[in-house]
Amino acid sequence: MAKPRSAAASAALRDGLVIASHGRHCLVETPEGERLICHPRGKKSQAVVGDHVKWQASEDEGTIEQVVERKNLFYRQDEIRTKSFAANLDQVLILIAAEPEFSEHQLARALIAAEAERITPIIALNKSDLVVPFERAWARLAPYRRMHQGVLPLSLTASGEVDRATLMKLLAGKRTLVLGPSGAGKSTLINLLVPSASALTNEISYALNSGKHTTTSTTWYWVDVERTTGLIDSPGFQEFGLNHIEPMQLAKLMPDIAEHATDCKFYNCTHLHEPGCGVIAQVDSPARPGAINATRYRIYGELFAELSQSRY
Ligand SMILES: Nc1nc2c(ncn2[C@@H]2O[C@H](COP(=O)(O)OP(=O)(O)OP(=O)(O)O)[C@@H](O)[C@H]2O)c(=O)[nH]1
Ligand SMILES: [Zn+2]
Repeated sequence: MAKPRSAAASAALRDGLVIASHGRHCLVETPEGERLICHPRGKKSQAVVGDHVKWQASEDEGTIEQVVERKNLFYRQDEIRTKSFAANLDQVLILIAAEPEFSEHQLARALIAAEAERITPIIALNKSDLVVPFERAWARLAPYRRMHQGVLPLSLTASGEVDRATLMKLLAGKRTLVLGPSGAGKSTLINLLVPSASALTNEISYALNSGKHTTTSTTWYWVDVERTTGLIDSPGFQEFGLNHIEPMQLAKLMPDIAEHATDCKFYNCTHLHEPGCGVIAQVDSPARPGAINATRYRIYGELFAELSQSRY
């Protein structure tokens, strides 16, 4: 006999993990590893990949009743909209390559966004087999090699097995979002770590789009059968809007600038023109060597101007 609806409703709140989303609906995985499509109950239960949710069965699909409080939410924001990448992350792996040439601006922006949400960034430079362009890129990354955990050199197609072992050590037991510009080798990396990835992506996009094959924006993969290591593939490294960040917050979010931002005469120093500024004193130039790379300082100034402008 069917249970009365209200009793069934209160009894049936179950745990789930959002592993893909499309529009307003998402694919939720149960602790047992089953997957089903869920729809949000209302605006408040709108979930993103990586969210833990409480859901309830309804026919063959489900309804998300609640999004469990997030540890963090990695997102970008421009004048027009906010776009969430994923929630509850441990790390962001930013994959760039010797070729095509990467944009240092985009890299700096992604690092700032990660820092703002207290997510550990890992920078990897792929295609070390392309010797000359790799050397050039490696040199450009000098200030980044001194920050965070440094820069990890990779050659995903030439030394895949070695790289897989190195990456596995960094990723094991963690939830890592992979970001990178087009052509850097993001698909190569995902396929190396999750051999079934493309089949899975097809399956997921098919399920979420009621039979139509379209690209799903963000997708979660388990690297291991025990489901302890999560890898999240997301597009959108280009156009990394930081409108959610206050200009006065910026220095704190750039470790090489932050290190000297406490040595300023004025407590509200913008580090752009003030006398007695500890940051300006450290900017490297041919005339006067310093600890802060000149390009990094220029990026700081440009971002400060951009974020100040979008506010007024
Ligand atoms: N030489 C060299 N080529 C590589 C390496 N890793 C990937 N590639 C090549 O770089 C190209 C781009 O790799 P993908 O994995 O498709 O890059 P992606 O970042 O997913 O690019 P999109 O699909 O455009 O987003 C492919 O032709 C790969 O074979 C590497 O270590 N060395
Ligand atoms: Zn200052």
